Amino acid sequence: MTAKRSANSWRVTVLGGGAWGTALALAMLRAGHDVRLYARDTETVAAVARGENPRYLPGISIEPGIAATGDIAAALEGADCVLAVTPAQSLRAVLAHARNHVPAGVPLVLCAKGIERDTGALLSTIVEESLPNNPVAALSGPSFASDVARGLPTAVVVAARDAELAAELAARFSAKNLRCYSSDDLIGVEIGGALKNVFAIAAGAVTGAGLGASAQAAMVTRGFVELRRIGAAFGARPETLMGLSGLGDLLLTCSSAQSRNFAYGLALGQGKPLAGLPLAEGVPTAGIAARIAAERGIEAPIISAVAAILDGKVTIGQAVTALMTRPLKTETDI
Ligand SMILES: NC(=O)C1=CN([C@@H]2O[C@H](COP(=O)(O)OP(=O)(O)OC[C@H]3O[C@@H](n4cnc5c(N)ncnc54)[C@H](O)[C@@H]3O)[C@@H](O)[C@H]2O)C=CC1
Ligand SMILES: O=C(CO)COP(=O)(O)O
Repeated sequence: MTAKRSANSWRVTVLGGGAWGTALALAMLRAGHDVRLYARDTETVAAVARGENPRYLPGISIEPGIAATGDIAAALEGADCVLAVTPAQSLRAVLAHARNHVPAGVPLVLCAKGIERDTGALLSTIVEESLPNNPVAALSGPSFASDVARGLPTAVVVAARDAELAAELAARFSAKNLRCYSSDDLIGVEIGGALKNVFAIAAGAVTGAGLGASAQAAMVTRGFVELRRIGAAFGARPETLMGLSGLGDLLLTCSSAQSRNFAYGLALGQGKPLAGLPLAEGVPTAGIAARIAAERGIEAPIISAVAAILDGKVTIGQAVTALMTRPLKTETDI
């Protein structure tokens, strides 16, 4: 399945050897690029070299051709483009580690989905603070790592403030079964990807608590209103939020237990233990998104409810009662 390298081939460095980093490394290989994968743990480096990543992508074989390394300088040497694919809350630390090795001027593409818990910073702000000489882009949309790694058909959006850069990245990343749209609404694409995780937790909790399919649809619809309100406050364009990184990813992760955020909510709703569950980016994002909404006077009752439930301040039952007894309003008030 690996595409032949051409004169258009880039050296692409992927930072992060988890599920999404490994899947994107495969996608970049299939798009014809020379791929280096930086993973901090030697176990992952050795596993990728063997053609697998059993911890993060069990049962999926990794085609040969990805150069995995734990050496950040070697990973970044000569890179034409860098994909940042560690969890959102680790981004600042990863960029601090990488900063002196990232070639000036090459695009840094954010592939994580979240908002920094301690500061409320969007991830693009962290890149701009950490790597002021590198243009920032974001890749987002409905795309489970295992689907992309298996080469199943997937569509995502690649955004940068510079429309030409976004279009170039989308063209270079696209391959037979990875269709990349481009956008110049960087903030819109980031907000959609970050907030959908909070609603995926809520959707899992609704299912886990047995509240029914009607409640599920109501929650996703009204959640999307909150996503659009917060997006508007950050300057996101409404049509971006209607696209792959907003509505598209909301649909995917609110309807499938393959989503780790949904699975986290499911366990929450079923009263099962949460410790040891895989990464659920919506957990830190819920708290900070609720704080941002409160500080900016944005109505976001579902996000606030998820944050309060995760903090143990209310039960799911209490949160549902509070949501159902809010003052009535016209639906078009967004
Ligand atoms: N898994 C998926 O289907 C998708 C994930 N994403 C996003 O990609 C981001 C990463 O997710 P996954 O790869 O799935 O998570 P994961 O839990 O599978 O892997 C995370 C990786 O980051 C590494 N890491 C964490 N902190 C680090 C640090 N300080 N320095 C170096 N490496 C560090 C871990 O060792 C691990 O290899 C998240 O923001 C997630 O929302 C986006 C789309 C799809
Ligand atoms: O963002 C994703 C798919 O687009 C992955 O979702 P989870 O992190 O909830 O698994």
